[in-house]
Amino acid sequence: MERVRVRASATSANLGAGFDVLGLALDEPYDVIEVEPAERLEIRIVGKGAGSIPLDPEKNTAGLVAKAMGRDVLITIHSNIRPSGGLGSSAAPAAGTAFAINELFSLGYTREGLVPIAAKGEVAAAGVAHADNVGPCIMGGLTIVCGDHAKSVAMPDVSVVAILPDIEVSTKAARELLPACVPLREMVLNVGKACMLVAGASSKDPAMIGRSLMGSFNEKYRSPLIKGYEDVRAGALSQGAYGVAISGSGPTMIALCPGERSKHVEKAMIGQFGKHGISCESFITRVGQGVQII
Ligand SMILES: Nc1ncnc2c1ncn2[C@@H]1O[C@H](COP(=O)(O)OP(=O)(O)O)[C@@H](O)[C@H]1O
Ligand SMILES: N[C@@H](CCOP(=O)(O)O)C(=O)O
Repeated sequence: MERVRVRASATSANLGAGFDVLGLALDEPYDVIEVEPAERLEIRIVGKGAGSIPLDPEKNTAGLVAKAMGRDVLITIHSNIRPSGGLGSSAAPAAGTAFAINELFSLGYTREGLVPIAAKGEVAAAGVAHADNVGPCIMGGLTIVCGDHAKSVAMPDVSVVAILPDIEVSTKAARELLPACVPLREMVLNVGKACMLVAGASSKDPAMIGRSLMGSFNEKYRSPLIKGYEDVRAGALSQGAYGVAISGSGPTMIALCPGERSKHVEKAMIGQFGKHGISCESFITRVGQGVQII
């Protein structure tokens, strides 16, 4: 095999209470990652991140993955996910590269086995190897990561409305905001919400999923970074959203809703950010199925 091309999609990590544990694969947007054997490890980037994303393999999430797998390859990243947006822009190249190298050299890893390898790439972006973006990016659906284990749960048919306000929030900075310890009662609440979210997915109950997205540890400490957060959330719920959360470390907000309400929810969320003087990009997508060869 001369070259492998894969599509590696955006992801929405944490899903409220599932900090560093839960993540949702999105269908779009996605990066295209091309990997081919080379004399030395080299990275090329075209698209949204070109010029801002480091090409030094030691500072690039895809480069760290190739080094962890011990392979000299040329990696071309066609970048379509807004960097520092809360949509796993750093994770998609890491996940795609792990999957492509596994295919190119017939290494025999399972999708689950690739997750901890891909997570090593996130050290370049967040300073820690968190797997709640690379996990869903590789596995698809709603993914639960714990240690080196990753399991995917199918989601009911919901629309995902993503609103990207014109605010910059880096994962590294957003992680530094979080306290090292939380009170026992707060931990119990978040574990309960995370469990109910997974229960909602497995019982195909989108309302239960939606309720579990809100009132989390992640929301409490990070929503102050997103001007108008409460109003935007209220706007989405008033138009029929099941629930709203900060996507990853933010500033993107996601709303899960019935397909027929997605345009109404999108318009309400954008309108509320507008009332706070903030412009936004937005898109509507569905739950993704994980990295695919194209
Ligand atoms: N291959 C990569 N793709 C995207 N970002 C990368 C990559 N390698 C390193 N980075 C760095 O990671 C940061 C984006 O990661 P992060 O803050 O986690 O954003 P996101 O919320 O989109 O995941 C950027 O500062 C970028 O320079
Ligand atoms: N659990 C991480 C998830 C970061 O997601 P990203 O899409 O913002 O990179 C965190 O919240 O720090």
